[in-house]
Amino acid sequence: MNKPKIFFGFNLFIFLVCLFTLYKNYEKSLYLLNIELNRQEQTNKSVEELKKIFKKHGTDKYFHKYYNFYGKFIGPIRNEELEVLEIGLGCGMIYGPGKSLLSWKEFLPNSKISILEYDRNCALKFKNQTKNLFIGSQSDFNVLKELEIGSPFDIIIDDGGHSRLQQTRSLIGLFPYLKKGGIYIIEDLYYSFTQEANDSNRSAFDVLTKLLILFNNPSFYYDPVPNFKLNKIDTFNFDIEPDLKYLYENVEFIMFSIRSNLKTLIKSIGKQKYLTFSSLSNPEINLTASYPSRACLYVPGNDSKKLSKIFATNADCVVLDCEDGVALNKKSEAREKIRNLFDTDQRIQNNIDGKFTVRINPAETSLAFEDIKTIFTIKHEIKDKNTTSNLLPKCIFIPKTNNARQIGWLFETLHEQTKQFKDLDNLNMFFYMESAISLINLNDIIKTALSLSAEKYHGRFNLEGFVFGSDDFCADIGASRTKDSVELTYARQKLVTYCKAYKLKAIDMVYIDFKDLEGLKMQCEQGARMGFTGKQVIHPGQVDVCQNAFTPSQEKIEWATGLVEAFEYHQKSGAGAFTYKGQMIDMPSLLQAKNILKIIEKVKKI
Ligand SMILES: CC(=O)SCCNC(=O)CCNC(=O)[C@H](O)C(C)(C)COP(=O)(O)OP(=O)(O)OC[C@H]1O[C@@H](n2cnc3c(N)ncnc32)[C@H](O)[C@@H]1OP(=O)(O)O
Ligand SMILES: CC(=O)C(=O)O
Repeated sequence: MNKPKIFFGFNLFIFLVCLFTLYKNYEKSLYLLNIELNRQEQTNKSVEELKKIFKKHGTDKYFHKYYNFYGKFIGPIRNEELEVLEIGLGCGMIYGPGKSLLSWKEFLPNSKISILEYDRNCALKFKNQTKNLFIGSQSDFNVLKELEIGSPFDIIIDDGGHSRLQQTRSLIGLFPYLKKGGIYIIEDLYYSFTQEANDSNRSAFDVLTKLLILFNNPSFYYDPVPNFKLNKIDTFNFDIEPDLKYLYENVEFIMFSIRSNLKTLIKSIGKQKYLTFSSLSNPEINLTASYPSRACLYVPGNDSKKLSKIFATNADCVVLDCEDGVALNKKSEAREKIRNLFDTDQRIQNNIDGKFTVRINPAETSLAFEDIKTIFTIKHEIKDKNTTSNLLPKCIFIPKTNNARQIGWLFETLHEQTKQFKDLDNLNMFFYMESAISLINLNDIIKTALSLSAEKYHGRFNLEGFVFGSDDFCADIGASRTKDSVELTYARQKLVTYCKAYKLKAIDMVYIDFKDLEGLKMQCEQGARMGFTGKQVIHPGQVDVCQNAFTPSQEKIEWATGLVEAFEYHQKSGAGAFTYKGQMIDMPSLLQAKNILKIIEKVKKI
């Protein structure tokens, strides 16, 4: 035999085997890729469909954006014959009962839905629409035992009273009735952190966290919130309590869906429960809104010429004004013109998030009522087009907020005017601090807004920040304005401190001498150093100066980037404090550096 020929033949054989294996692997990868793409397509389809269904029936699951979660996890099995149990018909809800039941019947056409509801009279109205109707308290173990008749369930959804006791007892009492491989969902876990939910010293959130820790396996943890991580789990060490043992042995996967609206959640926690939370989480959860507010340019709503300029400005935020920039006899003209812009201008419709906002008149006045009624209205006839528009501003500025009562009025009025308008699921708000009493009541105003929004209006209204109405404030306290604004130092510092404590934006005062750009620059830089997020401006010529001052400089960005890297390096080597560019650095410096990088990231996106 000729040796080179054998050698060549052998090599050819190996080559062909490799080629074949490669081809097979390629085929397999393509096959897997196809499955993945199909799955993703299915999930996206389910999410979209469920979104429409939730919206159509008007359940608050729509406002909480739970379609993302349900669509992903239940979407793939939606046509199967499932046994579903939901706790709570929504009997006390503003939107009326039965909305989620109707949604499930539509989204899960082959499933059987059972309900556990506390309110007998309300529950009985839905008897014919459920497979099993259980009446009683979700925190009563005797009642929970009765549910064995309907079990095992493929899916159990706790959308009941949301208190700590209710969520924990239902979880412990009903989990045994869940089919192997079934899904147990607790909605609105954030409610555990509110004052009213404090009817037990342990929350479902604590139970789930404890389980996660016991599993000691990060793969049990799915978290949709960026930067939100459990701290080192293996430092915890405790025994399993008897009632958690069943859960521990049977839970396969835990997903925290605490994020109905994370901003609302964290803000509603305020200081009360934050410790519990921060012991579990990374301290820098990103809470600031996803767009910057460096320059907020006022444009009088009745002034057509100025209104025609709003698309040319690069200001982060345009405030279409109905208040002080508009004369009393022009108020209705301003409202109509603003409404008309939202009805007709494609550019406003394409750029709706955060940029084009409206300042109404002060809460509890008939002017404000008319502003809301006209501008935040459900349907508007579009003249000459025989059609209607449903577009609403996504952000509202409310001046002269002096006390918590006004906030109640504002939310109620907005809610009443827009309640059938399902698109309004997250209206951002800026309040104004412009009087001595407003400064004194700041904490109360913020807490009222956060808790009303979270608990009564299900995150529909989102307090985004405060604006300092310096001219009105000066008039109120009898101060005279000076160039360096020394008379306003206390008010500015207090406002910034309160805003930052609640992770809100703080917008600094106006510089009315609009031709003096040097003076403006100085005041902007002063505000930025104090911690303000941005500033009000009245003239397009002020925008660039202002936005530059509130954009971190290249030098600052380099400092922050280097600091974050150095911090990570020193953390790994076990050093808490270290020296960076001649300064002592520890956690607060790191957070400042990260703030700078976050602003830059947001500015780059616009
Ligand atoms: C304390 C508070 O409450 S502040 C909020 C309430 N105040 C306001 O809303 C005032 C807003 N600002 C304004 O109305 C104006 O800037 C004024 C009255 C101060 C000055 O206006 P003008 O005298 O027209 O200024 P000027 O001639 O420099 O304007 C230059 C151009 O910019 C336009 N312009 C001026 N201000 C604005 C504005 N805020 N928005 C859009 N365009 C504007 C003008 O229409 C003008 O356009 P043109 O060149 O096509 O003629
Ligand atoms: C902005 C405002 O209203 C003020 O400075 O008083």
